Amino acid sequence: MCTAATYTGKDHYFGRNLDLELSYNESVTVTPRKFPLKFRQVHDMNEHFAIIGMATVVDDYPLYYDATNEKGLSMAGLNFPGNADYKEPAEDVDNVASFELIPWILGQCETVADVRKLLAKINITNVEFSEQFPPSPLHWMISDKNESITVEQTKAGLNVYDNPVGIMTNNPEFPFQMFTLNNYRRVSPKPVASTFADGLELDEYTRGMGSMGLPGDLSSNSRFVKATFTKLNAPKMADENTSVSQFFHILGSVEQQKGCCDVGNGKFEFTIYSSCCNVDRGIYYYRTYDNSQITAVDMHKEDLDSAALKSYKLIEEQQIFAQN
Ligand SMILES: C[C@H](CCC(=O)NCCS(=O)(=O)O)[C@H]1CC[C@H]2[C@@H]3[C@H](O)C[C@@H]4C[C@H](O)CC[C@]4(C)[C@H]3C[C@H](O)[C@]12C
Repeated sequence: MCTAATYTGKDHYFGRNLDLELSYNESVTVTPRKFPLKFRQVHDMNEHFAIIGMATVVDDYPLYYDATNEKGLSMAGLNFPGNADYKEPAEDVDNVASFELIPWILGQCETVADVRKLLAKINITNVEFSEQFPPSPLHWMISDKNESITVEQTKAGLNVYDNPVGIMTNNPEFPFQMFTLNNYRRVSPKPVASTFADGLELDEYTRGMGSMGLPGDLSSNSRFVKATFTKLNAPKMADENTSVSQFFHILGSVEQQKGCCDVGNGKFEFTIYSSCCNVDRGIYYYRTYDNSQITAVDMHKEDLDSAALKSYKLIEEQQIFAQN
């Protein structure tokens, strides 16, 4: 399971939790403008926008999980098993393989409006990166500083949904996720008056009773509801550190602790990393399951006109500051 989010504080932020039982040796990877991006069926890009994000680099190709380009456009791929339907390459469309979608879009679009135009002629194909890396069943959240969309290719075709809440998780399809928010319309961050029954006195014996009924389990719809509530009620922080901190707390509201989601063979799904990219400044912050310290990689400290990928291995060991 995974959760992606946007947030506006001092600047604009985009990030995700990656929840899984195994890692694919991911690293924070910068793709500079002149790194030749090769595509299987659409045209190659020898020059494009620079990109920073989390990727598995295989044979010098960045297989991005989530990323932001130098214009602040961001994108994350999340699991969509049983629903994602990639097609055979077809005539008269842009045939983009699922693993190519992030570089194809972030390489050339500045805004969600640009993305909508590009998506109108895209067919997401079932072409595999390699035998070892077959297509993963994904859907995507794509955001600029003003709006987000959810992109899902199912048996019915390619669907592009407005995402007014800037949150995405996994199954089921996005319209259903949005519909279920109706079930929580009484939930509030404020104290609520009792409406249980006339004439029965009920005590407000604790703070937080307005949010009673919010789900706390790890299923994708419950995470969608909880993360949406947390994000939409988050105050707008005034500086960078408190904004980044608030962003990680939004993701923290749906993080997965080892032990709570048993996937068999003694393995558990857990939050491998959480990311928060300041999309205005191209700074990619992350935390890992064992390292609660926030680490940052700034794309603008790299030579963005170079032609070589630059990857930073994740710092995964806990950093404890001994105060005495
Ligand atoms: C599994 C990951 C998503 C996490 C998630 O949503 N888990 C939910 C589990 S569940 O449904 O709720 O059960 C996805 C996100 C990005 C994916 C990776 C990226 O797409 C990059 C490459 C793409 C290759 O085709 C496959 C390997 C891969 C390296 C992918 C492996 C895996 O599918 C990743 C890591």
